[in-house]
Order: sequence, then C-alpha cells, then structure tokens
Amino acid sequence: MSRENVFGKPNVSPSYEDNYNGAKHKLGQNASNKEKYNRPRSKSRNRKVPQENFVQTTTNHQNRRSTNFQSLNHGNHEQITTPHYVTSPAPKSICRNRSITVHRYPFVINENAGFYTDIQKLKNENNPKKSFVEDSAILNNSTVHNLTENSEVNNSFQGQKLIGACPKSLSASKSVKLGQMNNLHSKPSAIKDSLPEISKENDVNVRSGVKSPSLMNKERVSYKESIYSENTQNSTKINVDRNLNKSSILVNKSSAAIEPICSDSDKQKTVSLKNKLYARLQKGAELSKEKTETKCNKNETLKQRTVKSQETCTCDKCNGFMECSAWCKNNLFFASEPKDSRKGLPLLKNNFMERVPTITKTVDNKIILQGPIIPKPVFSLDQTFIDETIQNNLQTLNCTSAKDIQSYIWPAVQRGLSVFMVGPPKCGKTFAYLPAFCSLCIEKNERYAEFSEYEGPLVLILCATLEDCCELQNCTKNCITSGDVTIEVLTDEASVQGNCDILIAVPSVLENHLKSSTVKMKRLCHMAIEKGHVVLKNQCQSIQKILKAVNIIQTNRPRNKNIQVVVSSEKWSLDLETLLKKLYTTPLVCFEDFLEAAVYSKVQFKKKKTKTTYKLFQLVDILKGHYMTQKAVVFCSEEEIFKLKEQLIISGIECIAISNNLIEDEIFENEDTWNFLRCGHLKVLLCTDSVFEKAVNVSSAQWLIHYHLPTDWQQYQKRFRCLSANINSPFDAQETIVYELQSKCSFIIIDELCNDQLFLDFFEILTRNCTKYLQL
Ligand SMILES: Nc1ncnc2c1ncn2[C@@H]1O[C@H](COP(=O)(O)OP(=O)(O)OP(=O)(O)O)[C@@H](O)[C@H]1O
Repeated sequence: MSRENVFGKPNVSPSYEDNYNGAKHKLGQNASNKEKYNRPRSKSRNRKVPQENFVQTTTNHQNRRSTNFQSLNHGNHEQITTPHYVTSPAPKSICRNRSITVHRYPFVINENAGFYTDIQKLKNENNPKKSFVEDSAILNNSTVHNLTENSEVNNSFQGQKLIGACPKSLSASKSVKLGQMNNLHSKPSAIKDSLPEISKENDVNVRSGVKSPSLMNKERVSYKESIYSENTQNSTKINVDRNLNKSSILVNKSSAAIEPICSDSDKQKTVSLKNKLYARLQKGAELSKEKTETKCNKNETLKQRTVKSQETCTCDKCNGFMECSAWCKNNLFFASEPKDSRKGLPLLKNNFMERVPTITKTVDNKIILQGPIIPKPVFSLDQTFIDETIQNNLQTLNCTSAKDIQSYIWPAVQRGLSVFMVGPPKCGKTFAYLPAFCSLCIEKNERYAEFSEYEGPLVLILCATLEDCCELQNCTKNCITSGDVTIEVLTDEASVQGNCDILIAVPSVLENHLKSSTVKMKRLCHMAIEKGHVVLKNQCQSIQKILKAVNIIQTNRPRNKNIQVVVSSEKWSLDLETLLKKLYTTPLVCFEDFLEAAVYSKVQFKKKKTKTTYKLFQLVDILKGHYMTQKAVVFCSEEEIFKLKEQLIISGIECIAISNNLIEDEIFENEDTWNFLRCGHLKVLLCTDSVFEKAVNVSSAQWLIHYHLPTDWQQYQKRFRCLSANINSPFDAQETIVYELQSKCSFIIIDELCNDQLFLDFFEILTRNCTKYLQL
C-alpha cells in the first residue's frame, strides 16, 4: 500500500497497519491540544468587531446580556431549537442581523407594510446587506409577499413564506390563515390593537418574543420591555426583565389568545404583572389540555382508535403513534421470551452525555476518519468477504477496485460497525455498504436463523424520494442475481410481502405503513439512510418515529443483536450530528470532503468584503497579532504570491511561500520548516492551488485564508485539506470550548471578482448550521 504524495514523500498520518493493530493514534489531538492550551491569550478578543463579519457579530451579541441570544450563535446547535421570536419590526434590523435565518421568521407585520418594500430596496441596492435577505430567501425557497388591504394571498401560503403586511390589511384579508404561522415580527404598537382581533378570527398560535439581538444596545429601540414566554415540555415559564419599563405585548401560546399588556414604567407593576401572567398562562394551558382531551374518547376500543388516528385525529396521543398501543402490540412487543435470552442494547441514548466514547482519528490524503474503531482499509473486492456472486456481478459493473471511501467502509460495514459517510456525489457511497448488505441477505438462513420466527425486512433502506427508491432497487437487483433474496420498494398502495428481505422506502410512507401495521420490523438488523442531510431535514418527523420504533424493537427483542445504522450524505448538518451523538453505539464517521469535515468540526467561516485594491490591508488586518500563534495558510494566485510575500514582510508579518516556481527540494524544505514551527514562532504559509494540490503535504493549519478567490467550488473544498489534522469530533466538544473562539477559522476575502454562484455556495455554508430539524 503506497500512501505517498506526488513526489513519493511519505505522509505524516499514521500507517493503517498501526491503527488496525490497536495502536490508536490521536492524530493532531494530544500534541496540538497541549500546544493550544499553553497558547498565550490573544489580544484580538478586545478588538472592535467589524460589522460585516457574521460569526463575530453573533459572538458579540452573545457576550452582551440576555439568555436567549446564545442560541442564535452559529455553533450553538443545542439551544437553537428553542423558539425565539423577535418582536422587533424594523426590517433593516432583521436583515442586518445575520444570525437570524429568515425562513424561521416567516411572518412580518409592519405598520406601513414597509418590510417588503425595504427588502426590495435592499435587494436592488448594491450593498452588502442585500445578500442576506436575498440568499436566505433563495436558499430556503421562500418567497416574499406584500399584503395590502386589497390583495389576496394564494392558498399555497405555508410556513415558508415571508409576508410583509400592515395589521389592518391583515385583518381585512380573510384569505390569510395564520394558523400555520410559526413566528411573527412586529412592533408592539403595530399589533397591539389588531392582533387580538386577528387571533380570534384565525385561531392563531402566536408566541411572543425578545428583542432582536441586533437592537440590543441601540438607542433607537423605542420600547425596552421584553416579556417572553417559553413553553417547556411540562410547564410554561415567563421571564420578565425588570429593568425594562415600557409597554409590551404578551402573546399567549397555550391559550391561543393574544393580549396587549400595558405596563407602566414603575417596576413594581411589572412584577405584579408577572403573577397575573402566570395565572393566565396556567389557565390557558388547562384550556388547551381540555381541548386536546376532548378530541380522543378514552372509552373507544383500541381498534377504533387506531382507525381514527389514521383518519383525522391530530391530538398528541394519536399523532405520536409511538404511544398507540395497538401499533405497539403488533410491531414492537415480543410475546414469548426464551429463558436464556439476552436483550440487545438500545439504539438511542437517553441523553447526549450518556456514554461518551473515545474517538480515534486518522487522516488520509483524501479521507478523514473518526470513530471508536478504524478498520484496516482494503483496496479490492477480493480482499473482502462479500459473496462471490455479488463480487462477480460488481465486476461486470466495473467495480473491482475500491474507491477511496469504499476502502474503509467495505470492511467497516462487514464488521457490523455503524457508519456515517459524507462525500461528493457519485463517489461510491451507496456501493460502499450495499454489497455487504446484499451479501448478508444471501447468507440469511445461517446468519439470522434466530430471527426466522419474526416478520419484516432484514435490511431497511430509507431514501428521499420514490424515484431514488426505484433506482436503488435496480442497483440492488444488479448486485444480487441469485439466491432467494426479496427486494421491495414500499409504496402507499402496495403492501409488503412477509418474506421481504430488503425494504426500500421513503420515511413518511413507511411511517404510514407502520401506523396501520402493514409493515413489521421485528426482524430488522441493518438500516441505511441515503442522502442523510436531505432525509433527516425533510422527513424529520417520520425519521424520529421510525428511530424510536427501532429503538424499542432493539431493546425488547429477546436476542442480543444491535441494529447497524449506515448514513450516507453529501453534506454534514446539525441533524446528522444529533443522530451521531444520540446513537448508543458510536459510529465510524468518514469524510471524503474536507470542507464538510470542517463544518462537522465547527470551523468558523468568516467573510471580509472589500475592494480588490484593499485586499492586502484586509489580509494584514486579519493576520496581525495572530499569525505567530495561529498556524495560517493563505491561498493566493501564482502572479501575486511573491509580491504578497514582500508586502507582508514589510508589514511585519513573517511568511514562507511555496509556489510552482520552486524546485521540488525547495518545496519540501519550506513545507518541513513550516510544519515544525512552534506556537509563538509561527510564520504564515503562502501557497497556490496547483502546488498545494500536487505537492504540499500540510494538514496542521488552524486558519485558512482565501486571499485569491477559488475559481470553482471544488477548488474551495480542496483547500480545507490543510485543516484536516485539526478536525475535532463532536465528542470532544468539551476540549474545544477553550480555544474555539480563535482557533480553526476560514476567512474568505470577497472582492468584485467573486462570482454569484461562489458567493451563494459560501452563504449556504454560513447558514447550514443555523437550524436543527431532528429532535431525538
Ligand atoms: N468501486 C467502484 N468502481 C467503479 N465504479 C464504481 C465503484 N463504486 C461505485 N461505482 C459506480 O459509481 C457510480 C456511483 O456510485 P454510488 O451510487 O455508490 O455513488 P454515490 O456516492 O452513492 O452516489 P449518489 O451521489 O447518487 O448518492 C455508480 O454508477 C457505480 O456503478
């Protein structure tokens, strides 16, 4: 196995044999952590934060005061799920506040319907602020409507729309049903009079808010009182900020009523209000409880209730079909338990902190692997134990040698490890697990004899769409041409054969079948999720239910067999992280995309906007005071590299340049020199794309600076290889907190030459970690 760079130079990463033999390398972990803890405190924390910097701006707000704003932090995914509602109406402030994803705040009421106009203005103006609104709208498929008294909003109004409206026109327009409204932004003064009326008509559930972080310290905020309610699972809390003294609106979620609260400036009144508010909320909660209970008649038979739940009932009990005892009885409970039976471990942890594993890390030239065990890679099919007929079939498809991701995933899946793999399209993710799953199904009579009494598929594969399911079914059929393995795609109409071995389904379709007990899962042993980031987002509700059902099965099944989970995805997301952290048996995580690994590792993405002529000043500004303590790599073009080096040296920043003009030995020498520099004596590495891709073996950088914009997205992704040794796992989050503020940053200096597509792609990365959909 030769793992050498283009010049035949051995890599720094540990050998695979070493890993396999149990020598658990923590590449870049121990040494670099030690180094990082000893690092002198950076002065930069006291620096004035530039406005256009997204991440720093949110961090700044975070430090200021109130509790809820922390959740708007880019990296703070745990808290981001708790609802935050902004009552601040000023459209521009919403636009400026880049920590808020517009699609989470879809409804805006403004006194003069100015939001829409302002958005249009921002869009039309050639200024940096427009991009936020525009991009968020595009990225989230949102459309912006302006509602006037005469206008009609079409019926397709769903939560994904952003509407600007004045209260009068809103109450006049009967076509807008606010029942689907998630959030509302408005000036209290604007909605005070109209909303109770609107709410009565539309039965709206509106929750109230806190001030927009962007307005926190600004004098032009005309109201200073913030009362917000936050529904926790069992109780409703109200927090009253006693320092605030003007009027505010309390919108009571549980009672579906909205009431203006007029508080005087004196503190005592505000405090006495608190009791009243508690009483009201409690009353509201009781009312809504009563409402829910009347929906479901307790005296109904189980059968009746199951039927009813499929039809209309949306009460909590029926909606969460996990609680439906008829369904449980048929699908989850195992009747007879042999005396000597050993039940399996759970699929999901009770809480994220339960059983935090030790993670081993390996970095290859193209792959990053992290997990409790990292298997020895294989390079061809004949090194695996995959069934021979499947191997022959794969050979006819020209799949004989392993693709990069497959060389690790083939052995991992065969060993029964759960795996999360992230890689670009068509990099062989599906074929990384499918042959092994097919092979296991061919051997089902020997391998799964103990489950022969149960019904349901051995392998479940979840896809985003029905077309994907059919395509996957064809792939699977190409793999298995012999043996009595049944492969089926689940559709709404068709039922599944009792002896189906591989079931391919869309989660929502499977959920419906599970509810009606037309699919059983007691035999399930392997589960795969294709296009993980899409499925976990779009089908989060169904996935939650399916996972919980699988958890019950695994826990109650009177045989000790853990269900293997494989997730393949093109992108890393908070949902994937949630699932990763929640799985009881920690999976192996594999990246064939260094940019996605950087997202996984919570690298901070920052952008600096400037004119081309001022780029150098921006670069000096970024580096000054930091370059000796943060290992920085700057990507520039071949033409500018030596001039840049001169300019940086003149500005007092020491650097090393590696360009195509150097001979091989000089490149190695410069690379070695840079690699062995110690904290406090660091120099900036200047590099070009072509030489980095072909010759430079640098992986320990902490800062990656895109001085010269990449020509395409692939080039941008490849640059992140220089951070690969510093990729942290979510399981070592505790360690990272200490130096998170400064370490692992990616700066992009955006000038006039930046093309729109690159900018949009970059923005997608910025907003990726803002919302978590999966709640486990
Ligand atoms: N080891 C291999 N050698 C040659 N071709 C392969 C190999 N593995 C997969 N392929 C081919 O590459 C194509 C893509 O493979 P696969 O579907 O596994 O990729 P993917 O990453 O899952 O794609 P998608 O982005 O659609 O999820 C398929 O046509 C497959 O035949």
